[in-house]
Amino acid sequence: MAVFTSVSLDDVQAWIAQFPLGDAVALKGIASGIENSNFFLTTERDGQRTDHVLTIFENLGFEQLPFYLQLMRHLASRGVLVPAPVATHAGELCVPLHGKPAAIVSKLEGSSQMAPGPVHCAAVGAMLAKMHLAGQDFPLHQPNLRGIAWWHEATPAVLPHLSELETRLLRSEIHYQEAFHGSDLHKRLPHGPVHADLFRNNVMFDGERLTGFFDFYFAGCDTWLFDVAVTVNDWCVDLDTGVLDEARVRAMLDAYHAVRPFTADEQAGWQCSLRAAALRFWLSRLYDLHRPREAEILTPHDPTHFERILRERVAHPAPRLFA
Ligand SMILES: Nc1ncnc2c1ncn2[C@@H]1O[C@H](COP(=O)(O)OP(=O)(O)O)[C@@H](O)[C@H]1O
Ligand SMILES: N[C@@H](CCOP(=O)(O)O)C(=O)O
Repeated sequence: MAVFTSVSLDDVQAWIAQFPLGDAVALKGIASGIENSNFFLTTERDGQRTDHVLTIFENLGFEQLPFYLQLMRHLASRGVLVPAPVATHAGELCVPLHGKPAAIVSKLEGSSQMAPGPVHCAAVGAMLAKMHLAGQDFPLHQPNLRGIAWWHEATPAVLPHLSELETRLLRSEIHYQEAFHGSDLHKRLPHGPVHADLFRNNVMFDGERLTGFFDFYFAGCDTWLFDVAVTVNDWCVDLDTGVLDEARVRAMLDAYHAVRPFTADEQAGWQCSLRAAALRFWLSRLYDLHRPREAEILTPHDPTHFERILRERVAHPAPRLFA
């Protein structure tokens, strides 16, 4: 990644005065992530140092940010482990920095578990179900901005770069997903605010203790099942083959089901949702690869990983959601 916008400690000194955080004493760019510019920010007030994360939003506008930041605040207030946004003295969660929207959120303890076992998957599944339930009374609405409407926009942009085999897969999957998204079954699936990008690198663990979900900047309203599918497709796969690991899948789905039982409709839409979740990231990775943006450091994610996962989900029946 990526620090797309350079910021110095000097820049932050004056800016931080609008937050009830005291002085900025350290600032360090974070060299991972692909959407925003992120920094670890340490502040000091009354001799006490506190760590935060400062995010400058590169692609999201002021009008979109209340959804994400208020959602994090809503979830945090209901005991879901997510970073809490810090409000300014004026009560704003998002204010300009170098002309772009910026926010400060609490820093989660721990680090990402990039080689998860069933115990980690169970913790993620249970917290995901808790998050879906806690989001039910969230009053703001925003569609999933990387949902089917975006797939229709992105497809013509990437098609000229694809081989014949890839083109055939992309066209046929879009066609299949149009039918699924237009079906009565899809309308009956429980929905609400979803994270929509709950990959291994967006969850913190301290050993086996989950300390939080973060990076809510792809969140939107979609089916809860889509969120589960995104999560399973990342946490429960063999990274070389895209094949699902039965022990991790079972641990995640059983833990989720124990908190928020899946419905029969969700069972019926499960394989379609796993395919949708694979398509979503294949397409966005193709889009990012072929239409790169400027950044100080930028390593695009490999699209072929999700092409492989999509082919796997098309070829093999999905594991049962529940017994
Ligand atoms: N609230 C947080 N607490 C701790 N670390 C964080 C937090 N938010 C972001 N980070 C760190 O910053 C990195 C990049 O953040 P991320 O949100 O994934 O970036 P992007 O939005 O650009 O994809 C993460 O991998 C993590 O190490
Ligand atoms: N998880 C997505 C890309 C989004 O990047 P993130 O660092 O914000 O999670 C992918 O792997 O394609």
